[in-house]
Formats: sequence, C-alpha cells, structure tokens
Amino acid sequence: DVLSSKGKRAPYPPGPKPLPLIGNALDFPSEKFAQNYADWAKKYDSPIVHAESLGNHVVVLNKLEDAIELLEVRAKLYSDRPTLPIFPLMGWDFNVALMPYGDMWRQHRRICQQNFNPQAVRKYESLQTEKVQRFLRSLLETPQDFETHNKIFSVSLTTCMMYGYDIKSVDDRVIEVAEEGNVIGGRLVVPGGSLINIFPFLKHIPAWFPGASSHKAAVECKKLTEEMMRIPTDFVKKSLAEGTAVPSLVTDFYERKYAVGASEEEEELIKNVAYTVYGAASDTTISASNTFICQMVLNPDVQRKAQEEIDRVVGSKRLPTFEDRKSLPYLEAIYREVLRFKPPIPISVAHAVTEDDHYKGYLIPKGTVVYPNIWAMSHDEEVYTEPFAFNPDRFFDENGKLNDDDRILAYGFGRRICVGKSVASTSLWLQMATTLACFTMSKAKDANGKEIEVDTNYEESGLLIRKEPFACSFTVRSPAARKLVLDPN
Ligand code: HEM
Repeated sequence: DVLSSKGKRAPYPPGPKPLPLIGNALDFPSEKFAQNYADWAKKYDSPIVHAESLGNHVVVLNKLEDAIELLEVRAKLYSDRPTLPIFPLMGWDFNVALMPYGDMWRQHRRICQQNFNPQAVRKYESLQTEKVQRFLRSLLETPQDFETHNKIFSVSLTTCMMYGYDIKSVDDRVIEVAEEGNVIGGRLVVPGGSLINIFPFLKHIPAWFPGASSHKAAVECKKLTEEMMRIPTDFVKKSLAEGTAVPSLVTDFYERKYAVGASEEEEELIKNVAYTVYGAASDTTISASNTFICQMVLNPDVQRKAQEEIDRVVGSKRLPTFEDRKSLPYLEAIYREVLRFKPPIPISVAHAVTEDDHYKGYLIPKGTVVYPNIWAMSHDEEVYTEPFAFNPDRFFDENGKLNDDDRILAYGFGRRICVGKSVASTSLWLQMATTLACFTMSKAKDANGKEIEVDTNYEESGLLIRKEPFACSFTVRSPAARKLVLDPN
C-alpha cells in the first residue's frame, strides 16, 4: 500500500510547508521543543506532525494513543535511535541510550535489565536509605544550599551504585567533567545544533581548521567523556588493590575478572553501562526532585496533606521506609503529578524507524526520527483537566482511591523505555517521603523579612530541562523530626 490509488506515494503527516532545497531547515524549533511541537499539532490540526530537511525526516507524536501504537505495538520498526555522524567524534557511541537497535544495544540493555528490574533494585535500598539520610542531615545543617545537597544525593547515589565511588562535594572532578561534557554535547546534538549532523563530510575537517568550531567542541566532549569513564574506573581498580572496595556494578565485575577471568568484551559492556547510567540517572532525577521541592513551596495545602498522611501512617518515631509506599496513596499521587507536570525530558529521546511505515494514511519513511512529545501528552486537556495546575487529586477516582493512571509517561515508550525507571521511582519516592516527614518547605524571606517569590522557570540543556535556581526555606517540623534527622536508626 505504498502507493495510493492514483499511483502517488502517501503523503507525509502534516507540518510546515518545505522550501525548495532546504526543506524545513528554518522551521525546526531551536528551543522550547515540546511547546513548539504541541503548537504545530494545533496549527496543522493533527497530533502527528512532520518536517523534513535534506532527506532527514522528523515526526513528532503529540498524542498518547499514537505513541503506543507506533512505539509499542509496532516496536519492531520503531526502536532504533538516530545515530548522528557526530556521536563517534564525541565519544558518545558507547552510550547505551544512543546505540542503534541491534545486538550491541541488546547486550547492553540486558545488563541494565538484570540490574535495574523492580526486584533487582531492592539491592540498592540500603544505599538509597544511607544517601537520603545524609541529604536530610545536610538540609538541617545548611538548608539554603538545598540545591547542592539535592544534586549530591542523586549523583553520589549513581556513582556509588555503579562504582562504589562516593561523591561528597560538587567540586569533585567527576561531576565537573560530566557537566562540561553534557553541556557541550547537549548543544551539539539538539536539532539544528551542529552543521556536522547535516553535512557528514565535515567530520573529516581537522579540529584546528578555522571555523570548525562544532568539530572542536566534539573533540573536547570526547576528551571529557573519556575522563568521566576513566576516573571512577581507576578508583575501582585502586580500591580493589587496597582492599577498600565496596560492592557496585563495576567493582563486582573486576572482582570476578581478577578471580575467574572475564572477556575484554564483557569489560567494555560493563564500563559502557556504568558510564551511560551516570549520564542518564543523575540529571533526570535532579530535575524531578527540584520540581517536587518547588511545587511543595507553591502548594502548601498539598504539602500539608502529604505530611498529615505520613504522620498518620508512619508516625513520628521513625522515618518512612519503602515498606510504607503502598500505604501512602496521596504521596504516590504527588510522585505521579511531579513527573506529569514537568517531565524531565519533555520530548523524550528520539526513536528512529527502520522500515517505511504507513499510519493513518501517512507515509513515515525509513530513517524518520520520531519524538514522542511526552509533555504534550501529559498536558493533553482531553485527558487531564486544567493540565497546567499542579494537582495530585487528579489521580484519585470518585471513591477516593488511586486511579489506574499509573503509567509514568516521563519514562518514555516501548523497547527503549527508561531501563532505570525502578531506580528513579524508588530514589525519588524515598527522598520525597523522608523530606516531607522531617521538613516544611516554604518561601524564603529576604533580609527585610519579605517573602521571596519562587522562580518557576526551567533551563533547557539539550533535551533535558533543569530547574533554574530558586529560593526555598526548609524548616525542621518538630523536635522529634530533628531527632530523626540526627539519629535516624
Ligand atoms: C526521573 C528520572 C528519569 C527519567 C524521567 C528518565 C527518562 C528517560 C527517558 C524518557 C528515556 C528514553 C525512553 C525512550 O526512548 O522512549 C530514558 C532512557 C534511559 N534511561 Fe532513564 N530516566 C530517569 C532515570 C534513569 C535512571 C535512574 C537510570 C539508571 C539507573 C536511567 C537509565 C536510562 C537508560 C540506560 C536509558 C536508555 C534506554 C535505551 O535506549 O534502551 N534513567 N530515560
């Protein structure tokens, strides 16, 4: 059915009209991707929109049902990733999240699944508990630095899970290189970010050539990526040699390798997974937990209701634990609402199509880059009334029970769905539960005692959104809460 009855090929989905030669090169948004593509859906009166430049087709799905049909029901065709010619130059070809659909990806994904499935992640519970307790203690000591504490919580949790490497300060070189690498990399890979993506031959131009600035940035990015992999791996080897190693993905691997041997291939797999997870796990979780804090300040009634629930179910003599999760439905609704309200990767990570496909009368050609617009779906007025209000009550049915809308769209779709979602869910939940149990979050006051308005803006960093810095005051809720923070066990 490639050709319609008149012998013409089926049309592409609607979208801006292409110009001769350059197609839609000038139409692609360079910022606010999610909002812009949602606007296209309105403008062209179609939830599926399309644009094209120099043979590169992009399709954006703004409705959940289309994302499910294409990315999940037709997963066999829609599970590839667009590989940009720039990735190897950046050292990003080892990133599991960006690998093409195939055996190499499958081998890496299997290791992720073995470690991060809902049962397996229980092995991280004591580590998550330890890190959350440190987070609470830092909040008590220097509440004004809550953003730093929040960052250290997520990053150190990840580097401990992967390398047994504890990060205590944001000045740690591993944080620095990852951040620089991500900023440079993020700029290069956004649509329209680098000419190298459009003109692959540019990658043969040496970095020192005048004007080869994105090439230079890629080389810099590669150096940083290699450093980011090397520092914690060296740490693991050293700590094993010194007998100070603690269990982690990479430590366990090298222990096994030294004891019974392992192939070089296996070593690469483990190193690539650890490095990918470091990039995938921290900033996403930080984005979500900052949304949580910000919304608690802006919605004191929601906060109070959650605290009442925790007080009722958990009491004040101990901190909430994972066993309490099923007994705290309102907190569960807050977790859902945080990720609905501000999905950390609003248009997700692009999928790519491996064969020509037809859908709803449109042609989606082989190689098309497909973005599910998570933000548009989670703000779909037909599904969520008043989508721009932060309201956990939307997740309860008329009998006051949690409804079955428990699919967190923020984790993406199909075979490439976030493989770390159980880690993310448990880390975020424990952080939210214990913070609410011990602290009240409210607007900070300036030197004159006047409330400081909360900055609700986000900054786009590649495909990720990060909360802009904002002021917030953390007040310990009671002497009992203070005691729990200081002596949680
Ligand atoms: C709130 C936190 C997080 C959010 C919102 C998030 C979101 C996402 C999204 C949207 C994708 C792309 C899904 C798709 O292509 O359809 C993804 C992929 C991925 N995530 Fe997460 N993520 C989070 C935390 C984590 C954590 C904690 C880990 C690891 C422990 C992780 C590991 C990965 C990996 C490895 C991939 C690539 C999967 C693949 O391409 O096969 N993520 N994540």
